[in-house]
Amino acid sequence: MKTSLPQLERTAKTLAEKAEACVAFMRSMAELAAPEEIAVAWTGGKDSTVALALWRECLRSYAPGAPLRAVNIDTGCKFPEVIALRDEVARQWDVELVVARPEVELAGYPLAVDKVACCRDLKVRPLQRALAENGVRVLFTGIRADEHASRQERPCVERREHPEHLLAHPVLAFTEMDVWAYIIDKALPYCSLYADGYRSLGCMPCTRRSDASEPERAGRDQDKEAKLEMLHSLGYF
Ligand SMILES: Nc1ncnc2c1ncn2[C@@H]1O[C@H](COP(=O)(O)OS(=O)(=O)O)[C@@H](OP(=O)(O)O)[C@H]1O
Repeated sequence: MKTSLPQLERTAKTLAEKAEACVAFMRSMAELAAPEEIAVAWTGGKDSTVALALWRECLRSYAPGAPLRAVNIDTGCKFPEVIALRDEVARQWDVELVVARPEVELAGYPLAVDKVACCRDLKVRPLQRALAENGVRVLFTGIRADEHASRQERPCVERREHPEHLLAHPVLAFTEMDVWAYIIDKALPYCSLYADGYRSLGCMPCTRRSDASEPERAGRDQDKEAKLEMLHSLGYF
């Protein structure tokens, strides 16, 4: 891979400019790997669905016919509504979907007791295995700078190991409102749970409803929220 990495234009102000900057960034990232080596880390949540839609648009213009690849870590405790949305969109958009599952036996597993150990077993290890087995060299995420303090200074692209790959965040500069505006404008599908009081979706044991007076991620387990930086250093998003 080249040594200098592409940058995301961060001066864009309007939503149209931000979307344009995303596509230009993804297009530059795509010069670093073959289209089959590029995937979106896709939960079926709002942010990564926008990233997937933008990558789809990008592929259509620069590599028509190339597979639209996504990696989903199915921890076994995701909301059924999210899984249903994922499978429906994957079918409609012809997504080449890799579903990574934990190796640990969930029956009897101490779910969400030690947040770091749980995320490591259910998410980090399956992610690393899926990337290695599927030859993913560039992974786009739905990470946004404004969703968590630990993500505010996140670079738009990071060199990661185990296996070696580039983790890139095309919607980093989108706000929560930008994401919804983009979804509505482009008539993108979204999970019904957002209309049922959830603003940020994770695994069921670590997610609750939250209302508009709270921060976006108030419904995520706050013990885990405090450990996001540590999880990132362990190889998570
Ligand atoms: N299970 C799974 N499978 C595939 N990709 C995943 C997964 N978990 C996180 N991600 C990627 O990281 C983005 C941010 O997710 P989160 O903020 O929920 O991460 S975290 O679990 O709280 O650390 C997330 O985007 P959104 O879920 O749309 O926000 C994905 O790009």
